[in-house]
Amino acid sequence: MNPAALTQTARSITTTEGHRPTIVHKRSLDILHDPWFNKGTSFSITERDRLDLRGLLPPNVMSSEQQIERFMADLKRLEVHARDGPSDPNALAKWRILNRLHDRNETMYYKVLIANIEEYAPIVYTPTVGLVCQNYSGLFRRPRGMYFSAEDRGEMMSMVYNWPAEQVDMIVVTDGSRILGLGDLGVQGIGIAIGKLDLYVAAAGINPQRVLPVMIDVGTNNEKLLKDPLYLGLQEHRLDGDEYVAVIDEFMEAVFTRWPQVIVQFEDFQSKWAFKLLQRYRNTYRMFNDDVQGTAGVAIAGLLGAVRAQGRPMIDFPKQKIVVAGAGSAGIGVLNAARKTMARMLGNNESAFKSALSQFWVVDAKGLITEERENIDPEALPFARKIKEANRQGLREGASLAEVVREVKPDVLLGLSAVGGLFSKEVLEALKGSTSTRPAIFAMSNPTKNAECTPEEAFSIVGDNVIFASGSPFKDVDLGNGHVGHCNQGNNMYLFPGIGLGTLLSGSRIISDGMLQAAAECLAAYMTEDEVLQGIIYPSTSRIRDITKQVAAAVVKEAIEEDLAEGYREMDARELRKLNEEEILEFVKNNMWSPEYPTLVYKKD
Ligand SMILES: NC(=O)c1ccc[n+]([C@@H]2O[C@H](COP(=O)([O-])OP(=O)(O)OC[C@H]3O[C@@H](n4cnc5c(N)ncnc54)[C@H](O)[C@@H]3O)[C@@H](O)[C@H]2O)c1
Ligand SMILES: O=C(O)C[C@H](O)C(=O)O
Ligand SMILES: [Mg+2]
Repeated sequence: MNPAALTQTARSITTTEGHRPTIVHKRSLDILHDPWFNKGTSFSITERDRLDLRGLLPPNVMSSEQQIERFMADLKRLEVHARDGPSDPNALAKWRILNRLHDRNETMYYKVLIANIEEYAPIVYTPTVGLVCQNYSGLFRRPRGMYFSAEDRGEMMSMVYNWPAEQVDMIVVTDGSRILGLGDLGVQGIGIAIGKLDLYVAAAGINPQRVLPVMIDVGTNNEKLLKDPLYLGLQEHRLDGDEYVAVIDEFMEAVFTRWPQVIVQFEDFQSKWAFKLLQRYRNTYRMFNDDVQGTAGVAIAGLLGAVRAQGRPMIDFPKQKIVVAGAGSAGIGVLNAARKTMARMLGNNESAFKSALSQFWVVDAKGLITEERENIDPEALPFARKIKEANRQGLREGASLAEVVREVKPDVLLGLSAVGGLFSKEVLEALKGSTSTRPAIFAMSNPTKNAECTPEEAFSIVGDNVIFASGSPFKDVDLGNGHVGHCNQGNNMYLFPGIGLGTLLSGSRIISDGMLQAAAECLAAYMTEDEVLQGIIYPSTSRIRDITKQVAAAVVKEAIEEDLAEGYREMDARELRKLNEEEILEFVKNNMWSPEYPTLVYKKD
């Protein structure tokens, strides 16, 4: 590298949006009502003069620490007053308080969230966000994000300019058709897009001025909502077929026309459309489907962790027998990724890819999927068991989950079924026959009440030695004698923020399989040998900002290696290629937004 290039690199990788004043074009109440710039009681006296704020605020100027203290006292009061510990109404009340803060002061909101992510991720994200979506009509105060509806056909290209931000880095879009395991929540699904973007800001340091939650309201098939006088969305049945695709096409064209650099994350689309839309757009647009691809990566990292937890090398993964309950967007995403990972370990050829199939048994609402299944979903077809093979194992088309577990004696039982309690006593008893020294249970469905089993059930029925992971957080279990049953949170939150940030900073035009694989491998490698042997296969959420940084760096590195990286701002493709691993990490770190108040200066438009 020549010296000039070195200086350029150094300058680029240390660029932050930090300490220069921010020019604002408004004053007075307008600024207090603007969450991007509002500092509430933290406006200094000179700023109050400059911005015509005198008299509009109590006279005492507070430091941001004092503000947070006051806010936290309010938030904690709820807990002190609650008789029975955290309960649903309590969680909703916390969400309300946090949401009000989000509305009036974004900087402070994200400061609170980042500093207390372990405590408040379960409020702004799963499980409470599910409750929020279910109750959205009642909770709605101020709008957040954009709504495109079936009524807006032909208008989206101009509507997109109604959004005030010149630059948008990250969009999370849903059509509300399968929100967590709660089904079709129609327009109320906007809550999930908002929750995911909260993590983009808190974990990945995406600038909150450049995120956009989007709801595409094409109607709902939820009969209760169709009749509810308070429902905020279109009270028509969902569009389907070509009409539906035309709406999504128009939306994609509109947002990529206005913001060609944006990344679009598809979230909680029913399986029927999740795969089709992913195939339709993934080679043209910078997009991915979190439920299919993000979940797959997180599951792979956990599955590899479970192999290591048995004291075996990762390369033994292709020997694992895996029973998957649920063959929707998430289940199939995991199966495809696990199959590919096994095939790679077995020699990465056609026969390895074929033989890997023998490690999976897939059970859906109709039981074990075999080649005898009528009208089989094409996505599930490769995983249908040969009937002769199934019979030889004492199984048949439609065999129950308990039967399958009893006969197969799997190493891993993984649930993405959205059916709470599916891993019943009978199923867990059957898993006691597992040939593994340390069976793993992934109860990945969300929110909490949809988890296939609780950790208490897993540890008490199958044994103290099991590996347990769930999609929504549970508390560790006291196993007595000073032993702890560790509850891992196996949630795509560990990957999607890093996939988005890495894609943004690499400037890649698409999100390749290799970039997703690199993200998963990075997460898998994050856990130490000691941790996995203790049954800790995913990190705690308190480390999410660090993990996300590492995942993003792995994604950038892979994009460079695949020659997809086109650069970001002053870090062009050539400069990017010159960075070593450490410098990539530094580049990522320096481009992560942190919630600090900038000094504001008024300038007329
Ligand atoms: N932990 C995570 O990161 C994560 C990520 C994505 C999705 N999820 C959760 O996974 C769940 C499923 O999501 P999806 O998009 O795949 O949904 P989906 O509706 O597309 O699929 C559900 C699948 O479960 C099957 N199923 C239903 N009842 C069953 C039963 N009794 N036994 C076995 N299988 C049964 C269905 O036939 C279907 O194949 C949701 O609860 C979602 O919240 C979790
Ligand atoms: O939203 C989550 O918590 C994970 C996942 O995307 C889901 O749909 O359940
Ligand atoms: Mg989801």
